[in-house]
Amino acid sequence: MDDSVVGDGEGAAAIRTHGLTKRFGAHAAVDDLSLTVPRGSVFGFLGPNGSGKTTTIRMLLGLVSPTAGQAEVLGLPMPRAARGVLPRVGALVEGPAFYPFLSGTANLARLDTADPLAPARTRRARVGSALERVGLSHAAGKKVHAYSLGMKQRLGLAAALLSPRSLLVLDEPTNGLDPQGTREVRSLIRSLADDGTTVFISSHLLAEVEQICSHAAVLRSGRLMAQGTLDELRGAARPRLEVLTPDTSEAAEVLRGLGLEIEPAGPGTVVGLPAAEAADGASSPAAAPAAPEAVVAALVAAGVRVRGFRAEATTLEERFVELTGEGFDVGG
Ligand SMILES: Nc1ncnc2c1ncn2[C@@H]1O[C@H](COP(=O)(O)OP(=O)(O)OP(=O)(O)O)[C@@H](O)[C@H]1O
Repeated sequence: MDDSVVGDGEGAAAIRTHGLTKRFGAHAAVDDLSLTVPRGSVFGFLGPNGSGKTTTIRMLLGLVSPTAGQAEVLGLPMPRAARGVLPRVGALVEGPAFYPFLSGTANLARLDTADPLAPARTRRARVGSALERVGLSHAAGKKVHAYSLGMKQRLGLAAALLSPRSLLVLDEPTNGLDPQGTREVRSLIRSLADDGTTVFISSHLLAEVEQICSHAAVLRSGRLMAQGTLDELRGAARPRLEVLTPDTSEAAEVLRGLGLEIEPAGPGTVVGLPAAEAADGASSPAAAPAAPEAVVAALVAAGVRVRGFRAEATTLEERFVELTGEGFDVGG
């Protein structure tokens, strides 16, 4: 196959990985990752610091090679087809490096010059429209050292948008920004997505992913804990049932019989959770848990003395804390 011809397969995912793994010595930074990013989605790649997000992105962009597994970007294998794929992928990976004493326009023109596929004749128009796209036309002639962090980040996005892109890959695009800069960048990402561009965005902020993403995957220590639409992930939130009873072992028996997992709890208390789903989470949710009223009826029918009963739905936030298993940063 000629890799310079991009086989833009109808219905193909924007990104698909299978068993993607990267080891540094004995440590697996990314471990057997199978990810599907649908075209047109705004896909949040969510995980605590050090969970392997940047390493994954670097493999997707052909910047490092995987130890095992495969990655396809826009329907073509990476890194083999990098030459055909990368011109259609805009990336913001490390904080963009600009010349501080050159203007926004001059910086973008320099970057555009470095792109062998970008005709010089149309450079001015390209730079102008990229700046307009990110709302920086008014500051086009200003030197970059006078830009705020948010403006610099938007200039980074403008650089990623100099030529038409099918996919944008953004690594923690709001990291280090103040609230105003964060708002600017998030609203820009939303507007890019409205134009149909697939956006793959890594973040350690649940609130950010909830605000701008249609889909998400949750990574923990290099492993995929769940992926799906935000609604699917919410649907996979597991209600927690708490039974106060002197008959704890009988109650636990009834809950187990209904397919619930028993969680350690204090004396006189039995806590049941619907059984955990497979590691790919929302894409194969477990069977629907029994309704709380059915659980109470079963307890009573079995002769369990119920002194108290509580059913608590877990929020997406609790669900993500549960999946990532650590002090997950949900702010932002
Ligand atoms: N070049 C490298 N050599 C050795 N270990 C590495 C290298 N790059 C990353 N790692 C390790 O791999 C793990 C995942 O790092 P990675 O940067 O991909 O995580 P991340 O989720 O992007 O986190 P952060 O948001 O902090 O960048 C970490 O334990 C990190 O120390």
